[in-house]
Amino acid sequence: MQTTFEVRYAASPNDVKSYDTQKLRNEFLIDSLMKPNAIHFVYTHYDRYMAGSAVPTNSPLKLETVDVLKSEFFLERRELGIINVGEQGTVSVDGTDYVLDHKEALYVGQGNKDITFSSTSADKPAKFYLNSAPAHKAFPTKKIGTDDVEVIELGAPETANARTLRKYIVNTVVDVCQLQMGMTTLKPGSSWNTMPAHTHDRRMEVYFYFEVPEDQAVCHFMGQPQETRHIWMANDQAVISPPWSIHSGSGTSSYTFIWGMAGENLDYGDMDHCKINELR
Ligand SMILES: O=C[C@H](O)[C@@H](O)CC(=O)C(=O)O
Ligand SMILES: [Zn+2]
Repeated sequence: MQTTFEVRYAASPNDVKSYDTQKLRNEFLIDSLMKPNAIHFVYTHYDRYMAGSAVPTNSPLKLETVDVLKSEFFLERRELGIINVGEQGTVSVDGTDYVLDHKEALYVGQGNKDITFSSTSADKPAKFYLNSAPAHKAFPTKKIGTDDVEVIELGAPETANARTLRKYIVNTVVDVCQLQMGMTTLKPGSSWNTMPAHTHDRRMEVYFYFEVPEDQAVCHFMGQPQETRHIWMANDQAVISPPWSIHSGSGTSSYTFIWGMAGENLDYGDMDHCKINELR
């Protein structure tokens, strides 16, 4: 079973103004994740960030290098963040096994060669969401359990944006080169994530929406703050946010998403907030 990938080039905000629905989706929506018995990545030209998934069923899946990296092994010049959104599974890193339960994470440092993914039960597979960024230094591999994360409560029911944000892979929890990952869960009755919206021209970002009920959807907003567009999204889909774009969504029900980003700095709080009444 080969590790597969697709490439997304970067787009200019002036160009994106003229995109219709299908073109917006082709450039920014990722609807190819969480296929059983496969490892698949989208290689973006935004900070060369990769978003992918590994869903092992009957047999383990091996992370192979892909042609676009021109490297001997996947993590030769990269670091990897993994969050399990499925049932229990194991990630083996150069002979050491890390068991990841639902919503547990693993940071894998640059230089590790032999990475395999397996599920404890083929009928109830693990679903590993993967983000990877170029790395210049080898930091130790570290598991981040649900008790290790930094938790912050944001928003309020009155503004329909009450949510719990969990920081998994940030430099106060684990040593990293440039990767940052975490998870935000909407409280029942609240629908807006990341509102007030923000941009951070220093960093790109990818959102992966899950726990979206089958007959519901999330309307994700992107674009420059005064020139926004929307993309309707389903469960287990991701969306690329260019550095010049807001990234904020409203669901027709509550939902959860994983955010992941890389770029210029490791300051989670580096965001330029937008005034809600000035969005266009
Ligand atoms: O740069 C930070 C990211 O956009 C997210 O962490 C924001 C988020 O999850 C939220 O406000 O709900
Ligand atoms: Zn952001």
